[in-house]
Amino acid sequence: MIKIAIFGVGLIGGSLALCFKGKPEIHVVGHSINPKSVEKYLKHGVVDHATVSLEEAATDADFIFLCVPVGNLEEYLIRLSQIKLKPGCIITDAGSTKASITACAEKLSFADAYFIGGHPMAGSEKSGVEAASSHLYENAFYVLTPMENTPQEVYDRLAGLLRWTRAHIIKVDASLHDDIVGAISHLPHIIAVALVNQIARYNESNNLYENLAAGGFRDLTRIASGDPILWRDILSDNREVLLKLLGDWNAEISRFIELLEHNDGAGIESEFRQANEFRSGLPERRKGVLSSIFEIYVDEVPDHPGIIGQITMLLGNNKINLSNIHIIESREDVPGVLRLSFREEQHMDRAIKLLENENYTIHV
Ligand SMILES: NC(=O)C1=CN([C@@H]2O[C@H](COP(=O)(O)OP(=O)(O)OC[C@H]3O[C@@H](n4cnc5c(N)ncnc54)[C@H](O)[C@@H]3O)[C@@H](O)[C@H]2O)C=CC1
Ligand SMILES: O=C(O)C(=O)Cc1ccc(O)cc1
Repeated sequence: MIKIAIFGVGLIGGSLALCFKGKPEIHVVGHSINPKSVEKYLKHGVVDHATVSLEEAATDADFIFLCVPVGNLEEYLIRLSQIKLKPGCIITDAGSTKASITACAEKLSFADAYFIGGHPMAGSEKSGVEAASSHLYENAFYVLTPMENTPQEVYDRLAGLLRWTRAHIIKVDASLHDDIVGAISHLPHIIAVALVNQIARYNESNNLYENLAAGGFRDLTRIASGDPILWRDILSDNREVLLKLLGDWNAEISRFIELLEHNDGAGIESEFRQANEFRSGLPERRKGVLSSIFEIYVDEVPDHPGIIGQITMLLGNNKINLSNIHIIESREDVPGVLRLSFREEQHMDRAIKLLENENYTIHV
């Protein structure tokens, strides 16, 4: 039997647990310091066993996944270095930054155990075990940051186990990881939050901002709803990289200020052309670090009780996962528009076919 211990069974740890649970010869144990969380892990059926005891979870484990906020990773690693682990045990983490935790592990001594940093590059703005899914990592990148002295056999053993996630495992240097992920994930989160807060301030004097900021603005800023503690830890851990990136961001924004000051139409056009060209070259069907949302609009939904139930049941019966549902306008006298959101493009495609068969008019 392979014992996998997961510390912090939230969105990320819970999704890993669901990938492993029920697979041949695998036993999944969840750990939290909070007895209520332990009960919740069991209630949601994501683990085979759960415990508040770190020692009980870690002892005899073949793999230990640390899936707590970045600011708590180091204390767990230190505690694990102080107890007797199973020889050959592999400790890994799921933190969104990799340089500091790898440096910390390099300094500690683990007897016969090993540490390999990890970052599954898929997730969402949601948190908690309630949001966990066994499909979260499918077709996403899963970065591993082994150290120079990590034996190949140890790396292969972890990569082998992670095949259950159906992610693409790639090896990246820890500080290169932080530079790149800082640019493609952490910086966009800062920009989204700053943008939302800027508009919220305007809204204080006129709530028409809020009322008109539907659709595009909402989608562009989805990631501003990420968990504040989680993001406090990520940004503060990667602050050196982010200060450099924000300097570059200031330069980008200053260029736009100049273009507008000089009313430089050709310059603005050129900025849009360049962005368009790079963006069209991005891989389309792979999951990226920022999760995609696929949305359709169902027109002329009559306002009679049960219609939403009928639509969600039709999709549910066909194993189509909805990530969100929103009624845009529904008054007794006017048919409404329903916005359905999906995390998987193929789920959206299948939903369109099914709803069109039922004579609904769909806009993508
Ligand atoms: N949210 C996302 O989309 C992604 C997050 N990550 C990383 O994964 C890790 C976990 O994030 P999520 O699962 O999203 O968060 P979450 O909030 O869903 O889960 C965190 C888990 O850690 C536990 N926890 C919280 N504070 C703790 C503390 N002080 N001591 C011990 N346990 C504590 C919580 O009870 C919960 O089980 C973080 O390090 C994050 O940077 C990595 C990829 C994607
Ligand atoms: O909501 C989204 O799209 C995200 O950005 C999720 C996310 C959060 C943290 C990560 O380290 C990786 C992915």
